[in-house]
Amino acid sequence: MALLPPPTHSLPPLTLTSLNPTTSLPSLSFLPPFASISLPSVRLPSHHHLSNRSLRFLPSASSSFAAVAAGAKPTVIVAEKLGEAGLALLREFANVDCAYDLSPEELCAKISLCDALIVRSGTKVTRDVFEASKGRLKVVGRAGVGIDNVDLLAATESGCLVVNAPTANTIAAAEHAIALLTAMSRNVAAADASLKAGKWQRNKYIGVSLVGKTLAVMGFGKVGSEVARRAKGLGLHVVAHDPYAPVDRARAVGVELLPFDDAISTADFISLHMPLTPTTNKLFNEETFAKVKKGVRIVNVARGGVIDEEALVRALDDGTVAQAALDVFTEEPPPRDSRLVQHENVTVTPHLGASTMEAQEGVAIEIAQAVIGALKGELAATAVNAPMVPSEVLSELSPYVTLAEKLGRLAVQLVSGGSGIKGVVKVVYTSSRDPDDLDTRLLRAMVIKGIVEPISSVFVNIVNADYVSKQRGLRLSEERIFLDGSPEIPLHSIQIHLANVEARFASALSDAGDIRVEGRVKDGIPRLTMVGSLSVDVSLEGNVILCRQVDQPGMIGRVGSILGGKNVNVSFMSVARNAPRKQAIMAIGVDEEPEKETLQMIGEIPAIEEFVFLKL
Ligand SMILES: NC(=O)c1ccc[n+]([C@@H]2O[C@H](COP(=O)([O-])OP(=O)(O)OC[C@H]3O[C@@H](n4cnc5c(N)ncnc54)[C@H](O)[C@@H]3O)[C@@H](O)[C@H]2O)c1
Ligand SMILES: O=C(O)[C@H](O)COP(=O)(O)O
Repeated sequence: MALLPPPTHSLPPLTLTSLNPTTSLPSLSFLPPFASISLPSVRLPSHHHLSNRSLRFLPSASSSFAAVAAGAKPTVIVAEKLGEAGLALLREFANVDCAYDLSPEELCAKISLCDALIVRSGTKVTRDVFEASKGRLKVVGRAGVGIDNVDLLAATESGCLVVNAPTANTIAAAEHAIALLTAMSRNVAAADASLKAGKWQRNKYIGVSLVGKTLAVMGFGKVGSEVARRAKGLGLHVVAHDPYAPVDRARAVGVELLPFDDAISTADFISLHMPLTPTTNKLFNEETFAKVKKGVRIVNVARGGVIDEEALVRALDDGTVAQAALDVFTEEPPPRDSRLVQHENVTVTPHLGASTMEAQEGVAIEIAQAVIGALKGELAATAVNAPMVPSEVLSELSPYVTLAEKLGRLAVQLVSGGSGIKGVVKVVYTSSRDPDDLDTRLLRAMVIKGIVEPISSVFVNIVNADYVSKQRGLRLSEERIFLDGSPEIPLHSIQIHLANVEARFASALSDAGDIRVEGRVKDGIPRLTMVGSLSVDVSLEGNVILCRQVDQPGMIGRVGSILGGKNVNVSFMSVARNAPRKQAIMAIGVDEEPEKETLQMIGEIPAIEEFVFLKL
């Protein structure tokens, strides 16, 4: 797939009022086909047609879209230095603009011409950037772990996927923490500077030994656990604090997980390895330093903001903290006159944790693959602001994903013009699976997509679905009904109920007065199986005409010949009735969209009480 540089189409806003039997939805070709998801591990029956529309997850919440044209390449802006191997991968797929050291204003000026942006920790991807992109930016790739420099809320609101490269620099960061730990405890940096200044100060730079001392690893994730492993090799006794770390992982490394206060009060050395979040912001402050063992030594290779730097300076001044070794700072680069950086008991490096040749090549490849995958429409395994759906789950859910969107599209088109969706949208899943084995986030997102897209200019994807539904005041509830049966099949049916709405096809109302549609997947094909309280069996492909009629001979022939006469190909017909010669619902699948007068001719058949044309 490829993207044309400038946005070309604006989807005309469509209100519910325009949804009447003679006004069709805007042509789907108006919507950018971005990319169809590529499902390497998905095996579907050969007759199953994956709908491009259903599987497009790529973001753009704007009404203007960059259209995709065969042959054109997407544009990726790389705002910070990235390893060559990653750049080479990107260049095979996209136009790559390496624009380092841009000011915030310059970045905002360029961003509306880019489909993806790749940054490291030095670029702030703010709300202004997303707003300036005007919906064109679909992916932000963070070539590293920490995403505290990306405004995730703004990204999500604009339907922009954020991916990171969480694994390739783990070892580099852990090695740097160990380097700082040992360099600090033996005064390597200060002694080096002193000798280069012509001094020979052997007594001044007497260090402390590590062996037998206690190290508290704060944050026992990827980097923290690698630091722990290495520190044990140096003869340190290692404890850790991490409210979310699995006990098994700590046990496997031979580390005891302790409550926060216990960890910091028993440690001779503290090494920080947690992310910067609202909870960890200035976690190490005046109050915390009051609880540490006097003369503790602190290493920070995580994020500067985790420490209240002014409180640390005071703790260093009064000897509460004997030494600190810091790779990261609240403000980067820190001010030249920073008391912390200049403190004689502080060893500093300019955010070098991830800066090894090996890590940078690895990170560049990891992020290039993630960004390319995301631009192709794949659900990224390292998505930060979208649910990560494992490929095996995606594989088995893909026909249900199509079903969920089509049911949503169908349900909203059954709402009478102008009344809108005021009440709750209830999605009912019938399944024989344990709820823990059925991840419905993707299905919910597709129901929202189906409900919102036909009546708005918003492009919905898995990133922004929940946000969009909240914005539009949709109250979506999910219910699961357990059905005795084989858990091999993930779902038996999906029902959508729209409450407090008027129907433009009265037969779509259930006994409870909700618009109700139900669908199932049969042989890999999504089918409509219930409208209101009447069973039907209609393949959810192409377009559908639903008619309520008095059951009598010849109806199928009459409708069929009207359509045939107008060269509209009928793909199927299904009739459901509650009793012979009473009321029946006829569902007719048509490949083409019938003209207004063709639909009128059907509506004028005397036995037809009501009918509706639905575009799927
Ligand atoms: N200096 C560098 O160049 C460099 C390089 C890589 C990573 N980092 C930083 O190191 C940190 C860790 O990276 P990682 O890859 O190990 O991430 P990770 O997600 O694997 O691990 C972070 C751990 O912190 C834990 N955590 C969250 N809140 C916590 C809290 N309040 N108290 C204690 N633990 C908490 C999490 O449960 C998780 O286990 C991040 O801040 C990352 O940005 C810095
Ligand atoms: O979070 C990270 O991955 C590190 O802090 C590395 O940041 P960098 O990519 O700016 O070196």
